[in-house]
Amino acid sequence: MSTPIAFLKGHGAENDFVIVPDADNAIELSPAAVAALCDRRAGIGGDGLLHVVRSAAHPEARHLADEAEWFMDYRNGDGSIAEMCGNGVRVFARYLQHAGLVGEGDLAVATRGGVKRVHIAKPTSSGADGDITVGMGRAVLPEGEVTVSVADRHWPARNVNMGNPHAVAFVDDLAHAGNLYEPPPFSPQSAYPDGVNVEFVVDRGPRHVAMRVHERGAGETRACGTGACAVAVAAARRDGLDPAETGAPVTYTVDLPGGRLVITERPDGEIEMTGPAVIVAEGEIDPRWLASAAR
Ligand SMILES: N[C@@H](CCC[C@H](N)C(=O)O)C(=O)O
Repeated sequence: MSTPIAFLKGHGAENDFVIVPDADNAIELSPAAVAALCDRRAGIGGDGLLHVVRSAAHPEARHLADEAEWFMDYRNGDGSIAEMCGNGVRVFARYLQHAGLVGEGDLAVATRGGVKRVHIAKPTSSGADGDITVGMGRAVLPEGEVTVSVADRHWPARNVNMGNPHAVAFVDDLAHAGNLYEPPPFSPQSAYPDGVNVEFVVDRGPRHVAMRVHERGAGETRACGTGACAVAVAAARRDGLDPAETGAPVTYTVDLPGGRLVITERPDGEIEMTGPAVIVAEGEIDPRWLASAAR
């Protein structure tokens, strides 16, 4: 392809994404092309990439086209594919609003993790963008624990699946997680054949925690939406709170290096995540650069 490719850059709590609008699914984004675009020095830079495609035009989403017009074809920054990205869905919805494709209020977004219901709030009284809430579905908590290690420290971690896999470890100090450039080792090795996102969590107050994360396929990121949901559920169970048993929703505030997310688990198990989403720039990708960078 020799015509320039439009892109935007956006973030949700500083979990940042290259956004490539491609309604008809005409742009081939190989893993190498995604990694080149997400490269922070030689490319645009991002934790991941949001390929914006009409559901009807994508073989993985065609069956969802009646429910959700748009499909979030999400890729990690290393080019790998993930089932779900919570911050990505909010930024994806903000892009649709920014492009005039949807307005405030409710919409549905197709993802590899199913159709997600999204609510775009009205701007605040000062004119700032309103937060965006995503229905993230239910958490699955498989039996068994893993051990996560950093240097000579070891912690038990809770398995939580939010469509994608998470291991949640409660620690005394977030600095003990180290630099998180590389995936923290875990055992048994067989626990996550496809890799895992690892969250380190400390308490900040009642139903209020702070976390750092190593994301599969991206390294340490400033926020992870599915990770914050996994952390909220693991913290609630640790604190003896299960909305399915009490009939009352449970809300946790989760502070991340890049911002704050608010997570509510309802008695039916459905989890809602609320937080910011910002579009910061738009431009054109030189197709000749992309073709050579992706080689
Ligand atoms: N940043 C995301 C999660 C993206 C996918 C993850 N790295 C994986 O491979 O599962 C979020 O906000 O949820």
